[in-house]
Amino acid sequence: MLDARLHVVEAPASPPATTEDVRPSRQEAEAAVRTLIRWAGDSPAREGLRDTPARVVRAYEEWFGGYTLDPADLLGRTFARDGYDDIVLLRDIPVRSVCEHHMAAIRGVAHVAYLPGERVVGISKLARLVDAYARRLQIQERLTAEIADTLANVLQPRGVAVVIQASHECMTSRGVGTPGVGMVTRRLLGQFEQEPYRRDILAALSA
Ligand SMILES: Nc1nc2c(ncn2[C@@H]2O[C@H](COP(=O)(O)OP(=O)(O)OP(=O)(O)O)[C@@H](O)[C@H]2O)c(=O)[nH]1
Ligand SMILES: [Zn+2]
Repeated sequence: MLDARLHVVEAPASPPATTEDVRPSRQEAEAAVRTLIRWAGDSPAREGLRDTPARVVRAYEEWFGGYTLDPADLLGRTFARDGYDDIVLLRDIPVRSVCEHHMAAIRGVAHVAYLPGERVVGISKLARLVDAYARRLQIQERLTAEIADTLANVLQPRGVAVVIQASHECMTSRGVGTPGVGMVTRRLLGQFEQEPYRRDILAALSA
């Protein structure tokens, strides 16, 4: 089991604090898109753009669908590990997120590993966990930490490792303008912080 000090409990999504934060209606969201189209210099009345606000709002429902999910719930169904007691690693899970500073795309991959305690989880749930946190406004550091902490808290494994490699469109297509630059973040918990598993997991992750 992980050391109790590692059990950082993170609230998945903050509830609205003031009326300012109450979710706007679909009509209000579409009006905001029309405003942005005008700000960009085009006309929302133009034929090709007439349905765009509704499309954008539907797309936002997909891109930000993580706010309607409880990531811990995704790990609810577990299985006996049946004598297996070594690393479980799911590599190259697609990361499609949105940076909270510019609302620009973050694209990359996550590698998620754990060292089973009593139970194992269906491997698709690791990809679902990544997606549930990715489909929110994020910075890569918090995305990495939230995935690792939730896996540690809910599954109670002996160790957790999460590595994310991603590129940020706010750096590649604007601002400093540096295509090809990747950001790497990682969180190692429990026995992955110590030898011999630290060496093993770092080797597995870089393979
Ligand atoms: N640490 C971290 N920074 C990020 C992430 N995504 C974007 N950023 C950075 O967030 C910073 C925001 O900086 P600001 O100076 O407030 O914004 P800006 O004027 O648009 O900055 P530039 O991008 O440098 O043009 C930028 O340096 C981005 O590169 C992330 O996931 N983690
Ligand atoms: Zn950004």
